Amino acid sequence: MSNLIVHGGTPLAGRIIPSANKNAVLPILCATLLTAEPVRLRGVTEITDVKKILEVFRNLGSSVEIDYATGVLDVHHRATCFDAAKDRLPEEMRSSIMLVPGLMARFGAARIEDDVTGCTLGVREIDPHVEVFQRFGAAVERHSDGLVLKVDGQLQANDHWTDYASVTTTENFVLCAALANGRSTLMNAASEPHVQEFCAFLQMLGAKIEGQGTSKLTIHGVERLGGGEFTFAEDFHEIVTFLALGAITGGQVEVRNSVPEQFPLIDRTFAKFGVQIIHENGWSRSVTHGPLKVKEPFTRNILQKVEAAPWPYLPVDLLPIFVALGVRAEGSVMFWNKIYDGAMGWTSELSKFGGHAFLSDPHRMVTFGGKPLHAAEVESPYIIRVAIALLMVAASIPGRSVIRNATPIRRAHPRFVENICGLGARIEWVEGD
Ligand SMILES: CC(=O)N[C@H]1[C@@H](OP(=O)(O)OP(=O)(O)OC[C@H]2O[C@@H](n3ccc(=O)[nH]c3=O)[C@H](O)[C@@H]2O)O[C@H](CO)[C@@H](O)[C@@H]1O
Ligand SMILES: C=C(OP(=O)(O)O)C(=O)O
Repeated sequence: MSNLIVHGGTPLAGRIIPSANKNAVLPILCATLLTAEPVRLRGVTEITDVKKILEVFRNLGSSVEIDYATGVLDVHHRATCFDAAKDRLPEEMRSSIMLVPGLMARFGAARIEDDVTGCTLGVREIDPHVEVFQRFGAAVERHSDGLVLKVDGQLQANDHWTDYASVTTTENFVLCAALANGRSTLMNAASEPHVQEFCAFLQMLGAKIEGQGTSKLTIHGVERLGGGEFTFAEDFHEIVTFLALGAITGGQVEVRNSVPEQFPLIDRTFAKFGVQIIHENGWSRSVTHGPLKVKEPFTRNILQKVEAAPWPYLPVDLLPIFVALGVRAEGSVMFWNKIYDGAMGWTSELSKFGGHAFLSDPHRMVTFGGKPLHAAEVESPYIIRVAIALLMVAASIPGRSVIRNATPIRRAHPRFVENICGLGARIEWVEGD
């Protein structure tokens, strides 16, 4: 287990170039399995989830050349082989499930390992995925260590309407449809920026996709996909995180941001905590005017609230970042996680800092911010942005704090601690148990 030692209380200041979004990089890596032509990706991040997928590719015989210093990856699935009885896919990461379509399309067989839940955010169903694979013609067998999927011949185009707008289920549908034998449509499709980026990559390979960014996707299957080059966009999770770190420490952080059009709701959410976000000339910065203070609603007798749900709502993975601001800002805020039923149970860790947060039910938490806080030793659940939120609170408090089990940060954010130290923070990794 890796822990973080944080010597907090220093206002962070400086400029940051964000890296690529893990949730764009991983499905795109999985999508490369659909083509036997060479693919070059620029901006690939050195994170543990990427390393796990590349390891699978190497084990299957694909050619993989990665230079993390430049972020250039050359991948070529030419001599790739897969045996569902012998080969295993990565666990403890959700994206493992997006290797299925490429394997089914090429080898007629794939696996879903027992643990593809990723962060421990609550129930993370696999049924919507299995249903998609079945609609494309897969037969599903339960084995003692996971599911084995088999298809006979080409994937069967179909029309589908999912229960809810799921990011990875949408991506799996598109991956299957890209090489299916006709036109497929998906209603209730997810439209997150990373889903759109993923569709743009597949189009670059020659996939015929219409409607990206909306709730209806139409995909015309093609016989084969080609190769090509693709450069990843900046990760909105990183942009928000560094802006929030500037705000919570009372500093001045500027983050490169070429997609400010994705930010209006995010900016309004920051404003609820008294933080102004300014986008100018390709950069964004957070501005605070004295201590953080929650903006009072005009409606009588309600709490200020932040609601997270599938895009275009506030992205759910950003919720912990705003909870950290809620613990710091004077006033009360209700946080409503409309997606996960197990993502908010870390109020006890906030209370170790002296913070006051109350779990109202599995989906809602109320923060009573502005209380005096003190340095503490806390433990993160296996949730990337909760580890970061605890680090944010610690960075805002003078003294030495410890974030135990901060390892999940390495799943998504390359050089994260180095980047914050570059802004003046005193933080270091230590190995512990
Ligand atoms: C690798 C990847 O891209 N992971 C992201 C992806 O996971 P992932 O694609 O697994 O998330 P889903 O969108 O499928 O949602 C996860 C779970 O939330 C529940 N659910 C979701 C939506 C809804 O309207 N109703 C509902 O009940 C379901 O139990 C579902 O299993 O999207 C999540 C939601 O943005 C993010 O937190 C994850 O970081
Ligand atoms: C929850 C996340 O990832 P995963 O779905 O892989 O657990 C995340 O990126 O915040």
